[in-house]
Amino acid sequence: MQKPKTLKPFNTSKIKVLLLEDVNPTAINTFKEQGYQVETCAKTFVGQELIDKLRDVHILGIRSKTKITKEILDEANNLLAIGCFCIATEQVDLKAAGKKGIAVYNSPFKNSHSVAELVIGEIISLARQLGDRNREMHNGIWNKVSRGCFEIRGKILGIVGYGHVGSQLSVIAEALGMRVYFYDVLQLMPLGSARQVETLDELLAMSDFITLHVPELKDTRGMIGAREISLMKYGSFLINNGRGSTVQLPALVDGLKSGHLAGAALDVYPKQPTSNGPHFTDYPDLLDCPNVILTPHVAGATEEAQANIGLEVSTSLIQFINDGTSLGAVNFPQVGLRAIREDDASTARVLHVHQNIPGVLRELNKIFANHNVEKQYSNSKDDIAYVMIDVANVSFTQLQSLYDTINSTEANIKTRIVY
Ligand SMILES: NC(=O)c1ccc[n+]([C@@H]2O[C@H](COP(=O)([O-])OP(=O)(O)OC[C@H]3O[C@@H](n4cnc5c(N)ncnc54)[C@H](O)[C@@H]3O)[C@@H](O)[C@H]2O)c1
Ligand SMILES: O=C(O)[C@H](O)COP(=O)(O)O
Repeated sequence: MQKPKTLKPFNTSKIKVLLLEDVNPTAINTFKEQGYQVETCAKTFVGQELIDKLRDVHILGIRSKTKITKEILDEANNLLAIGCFCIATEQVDLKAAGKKGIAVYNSPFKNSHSVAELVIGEIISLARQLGDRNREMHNGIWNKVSRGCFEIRGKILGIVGYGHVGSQLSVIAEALGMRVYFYDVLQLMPLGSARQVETLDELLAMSDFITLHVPELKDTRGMIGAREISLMKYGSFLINNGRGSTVQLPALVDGLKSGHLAGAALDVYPKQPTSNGPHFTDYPDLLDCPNVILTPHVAGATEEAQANIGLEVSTSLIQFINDGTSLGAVNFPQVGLRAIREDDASTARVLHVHQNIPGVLRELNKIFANHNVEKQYSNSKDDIAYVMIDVANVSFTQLQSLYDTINSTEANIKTRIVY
């Protein structure tokens, strides 16, 4: 069987990758194996500093902290793709990226199991007041109590958002003897003996533990406030490992201080520091609430999750850069063509992102009229369209002419050639 040809970029020098926020070494190694030049940094950047960092960069790798706005993208003229080495993509202006021909990738579920395991740890820790006992012991205080401490067996776990994390958690919680109910805006198949309820209010009123696994959306911002907390069972617990904006923290503090809630575990906050260090100073009221476990956005931060995410996202980015394949990109028309074979030495692939307006393919077909187009695939998403064209028996000079002509078309957003 013929092997696929390793394609090289026609109009791009060495591919430069910038990885922020401590992206896992699996990604660094995968990029280096391709001969890409990789720069890494554990922290993130904002504003002008980020713009300066991005000047020559072709691939940017971030996690959930780095905000990529339209203003940043407008200055990043060499950027071809962004990898979110996490689930979240809301930190990137996806529409603005698409309009500049920049494909954005993420890892939709490689850290879901890590989050689910942490929630189980938190449920048991809250039920047994482990955070408080641990803090007391570190302060030399022996406080042996059983009042207010419970087994989780037979208790009701209410999951808000039954997606990748929520459904995974459902299975593990049932195996530990919990009874699982969930609320989701979609009608979803319950796993095991879990049951879906019709309203959030119903779930809040029946559950011993409420755990939040919804993304940041207009409808989920501030979703849990004073009203919702008052609907929760007296002595129940609230857990949030989703997004910080979902819970109104002053209302949570009131619920905890009044004793209505028996405890809470939070991994995410409305405002989060951009680097490690003594920066968690925005929520002093939370610190002296009883039975509260606070973690610094680490629910998905395990060796396994980060290694798998590193591999998955870097592989998608490399496919996009080397072959043009956009399958899996979250903001881009999905396009993929079978590989050019090793013996098709003089075949090149034209990758053309353009405005989604009438007449573009007609114009392109005119440009390619005297060439042997082997295969062609076009797709569109909202305002942008992406066409991949394999052209056979094409010389270097002809490639230059094709590149210049396509680049000067009115609808052109970004054109690359690999050969
Ligand atoms: N703390 C962490 O480290 C960490 C790690 C992973 C994921 N997360 C966050 O957890 C959240 C969930 O992740 P996931 O992978 O399960 O996402 P997902 O997209 O697979 O599932 C989310 C679910 O929420 C549902 N939903 C959306 N709006 C809703 C609403 N208003 N009410 C009820 N349900 C609603 C969706 O229908 C979907 O089923 C995401 O925001 C993600 O970013 C945090
Ligand atoms: O979106 C995610 O996957 C989680 O919030 C984890 O984000 P992080 O990789 O920035 O910790």
